[in-house]
Amino acid sequence: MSIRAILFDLDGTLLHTVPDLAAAVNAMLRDLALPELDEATVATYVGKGAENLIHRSLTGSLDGRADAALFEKANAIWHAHYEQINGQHAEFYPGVLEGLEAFAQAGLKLAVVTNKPERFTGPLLARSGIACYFSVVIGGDTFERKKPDPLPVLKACERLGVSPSEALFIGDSLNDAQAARAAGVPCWLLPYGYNEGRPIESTPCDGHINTLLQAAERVCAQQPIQVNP
Ligand SMILES: O=C(O)COP(=O)(O)O
Ligand SMILES: [Mg+2]
Repeated sequence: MSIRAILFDLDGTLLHTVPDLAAAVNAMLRDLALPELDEATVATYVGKGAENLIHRSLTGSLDGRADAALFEKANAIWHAHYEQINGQHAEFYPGVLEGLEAFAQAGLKLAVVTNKPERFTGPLLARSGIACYFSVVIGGDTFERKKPDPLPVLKACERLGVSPSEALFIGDSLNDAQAARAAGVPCWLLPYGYNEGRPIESTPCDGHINTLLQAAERVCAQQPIQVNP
């Protein structure tokens, strides 16, 4: 079966977004008169969506849950700050633009499947100038469950009009690999993103690549590319 579609994670895969996410977290913590966090710590809190990022930042723990009243207040503050900051400091990883262009030139259908809330995903893709590559964009709150649940991956395939076995997921975390594989989509992982503090080498997946360009070269070399109608 030839690959007809590539599904991409966003944070830690296409864009280094931790500088924005951490700036919004620290602006929130300052407003709440709580101690700030360094970027490396915030990076380990990214992966299971905005609500988890806020709970983790408030409690200083990956599994922490803040008190409901504090969370509600912090959530509104963080969203207001991130709305302003989103995209200001985010940077492409090496090979991303070249890789997207190569996949597009090969006629593959491209989608983003992120845990970032929808209201921030579209604007970030637009601000960074890559929105045009994706015919489907799914955020962490587009459906009732997000990665590592397979639902958003299955919905992306459905919306692209491909079966899971005709798709490949490219991501940076266990959340991506679990979601993709449970949906029947193979997953390749990149080494540079955010994996909630876990080593990427020992994360179960179907392949490791160093850059998106390398992934594109590998897909194009291995597969008879089928140009989409
Ligand atoms: O919003 C997050 O926590 C992570 O987003 P991602 O799924 O694009 O890595
Ligand atoms: Mg990610």
